[in-house]
Amino acid sequence: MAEPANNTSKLAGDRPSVYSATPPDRQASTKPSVFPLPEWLKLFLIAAMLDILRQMSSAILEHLHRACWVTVSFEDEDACYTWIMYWLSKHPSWRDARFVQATTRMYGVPSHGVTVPVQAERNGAARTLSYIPSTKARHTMWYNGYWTVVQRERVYGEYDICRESLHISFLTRDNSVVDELLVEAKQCYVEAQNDFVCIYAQDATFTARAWRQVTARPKRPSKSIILERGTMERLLHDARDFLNSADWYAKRGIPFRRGYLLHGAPGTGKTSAIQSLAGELSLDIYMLTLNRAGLDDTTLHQLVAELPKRCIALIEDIDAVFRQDVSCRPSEEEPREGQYGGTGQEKKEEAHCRVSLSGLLNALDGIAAQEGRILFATTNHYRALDPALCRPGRMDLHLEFKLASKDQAARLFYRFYSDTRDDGDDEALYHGEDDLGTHTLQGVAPLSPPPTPPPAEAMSAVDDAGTSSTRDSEDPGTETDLRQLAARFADPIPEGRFSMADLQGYLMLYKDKPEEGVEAVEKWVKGQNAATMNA
Ligand SMILES: Nc1ncnc2c1ncn2[C@@H]1O[C@H](COP(=O)(O)OP(=O)(O)OP(=O)(O)O)[C@@H](O)[C@H]1O
Repeated sequence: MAEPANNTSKLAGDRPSVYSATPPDRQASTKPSVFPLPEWLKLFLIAAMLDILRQMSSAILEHLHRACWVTVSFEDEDACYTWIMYWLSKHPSWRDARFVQATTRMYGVPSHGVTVPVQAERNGAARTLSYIPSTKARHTMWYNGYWTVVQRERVYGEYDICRESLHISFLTRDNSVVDELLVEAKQCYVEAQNDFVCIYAQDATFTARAWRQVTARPKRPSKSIILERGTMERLLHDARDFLNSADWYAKRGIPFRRGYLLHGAPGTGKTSAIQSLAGELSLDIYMLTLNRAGLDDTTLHQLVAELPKRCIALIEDIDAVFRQDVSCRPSEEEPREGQYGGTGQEKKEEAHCRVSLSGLLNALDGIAAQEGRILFATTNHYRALDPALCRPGRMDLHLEFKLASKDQAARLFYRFYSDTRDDGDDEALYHGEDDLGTHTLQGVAPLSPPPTPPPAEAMSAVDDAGTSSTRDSEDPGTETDLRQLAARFADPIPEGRFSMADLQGYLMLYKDKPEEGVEAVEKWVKGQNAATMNA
């Protein structure tokens, strides 16, 4: 079989191989090309044409996509990203999804997302899990009758900082679906947050100048903040009145601004009062940390500009940044280092602070200049503050939070134990707690009678509204017991010696044993006094 082939090649002899490959009948019709193209160029042209076709087809597809789909994108720096993620975590479509991400993140709402069924069965799971779209796959679902594609992306930028974005596309030409989604997601989020105060902090990254929600705390009733009588009410009334007075300010040409400076020893309730007030007024708290690395005058200004219209801007320990250099006014009354904080870490941060006093003053005016924003600042070093910082217009109301009086100690005790019974009706308790005797009290834990009658001085601390309510109470015996114990607890506590946090810390040692707490308080006071003498 191999022979003929050899013969053929021999017959071809020394003729050029190009002719030997072409049958003789077709040789006549073959014409030489006018512009002979080298093979590589042909390949190149084919590749170029294919690429153009590819680009054209993707442009057409893109055009068709734009024509048929409505897409909305969300960046994780923005508040609405949180609304959407929370809303998505609640969406029933995750129950059937086959490619999801499980997360313990709560997107600022410490309530349940789509609870993982197994977790629901096992009581006592430490953290709530929920399902959200995975970054590794597109998720499809139906939303209000529209076919919807959800895609979550993660992008690493400068300094390896990870940013997330979310794209949601609806198969429709009607972009009102985006409005529907936003309204629904925000409503869902706001409803979930009804019982919480959201706390935002400046973004921890060096480059970002945005706010990020860091937590949400349960609203705290104002009655639970035990201050000198009338202080909390005054604060609440003033802030509420301010928020409702925009027209009044505008008519008189007075800048619509209000700043509050809360000062006093640590643990006297400054931060708690602000959180409670935020809950009562349904405002979010935006915390400015002046000595955070990377914050300078420009970024501070930008952060302030990013604040929403109605909110509380909070600067805690406003003295901390300027105590050492720019504005510190030395004062003999200033407490010893260590007594009111001032840790090594704090000093280290102060050294790196790049916010100047004038930068801060400008920022404060910026906060106040925006409608409806309330500024709160707290300090443990009132006298160390620069007068420019505290002048009216920047800080309109200065409130001192004092160390605990006997009255406060007794009210704290009463409140601490009046809530021990798990019968739930907090509202009723809070109304009743008002004056330790003015109202009917409910939910009081049954206590046995005190071994000794209460000293008159301490009783007057809790009983200044008279005992008529005791007679009206449904359970007068129990209420009287608790009030008497509260009075006995307050008796050995010196006026203005301990903070409320100190007293709360003591009561925590006797969480379920109020009587033991009362018995041991005198010894505890003596121990604290001795420790101070030795220090
Ligand atoms: N007046 C108060 N009434 C009820 N609880 C209080 C009061 N003061 C302090 N506490 C309790 O003590 C703890 C610390 O209070 P808080 O952080 O509000 O004090 P602070 O004055 O802001 O302290 P610091 O100046 O150190 O920030 C909280 O758990 C709070 O419940």
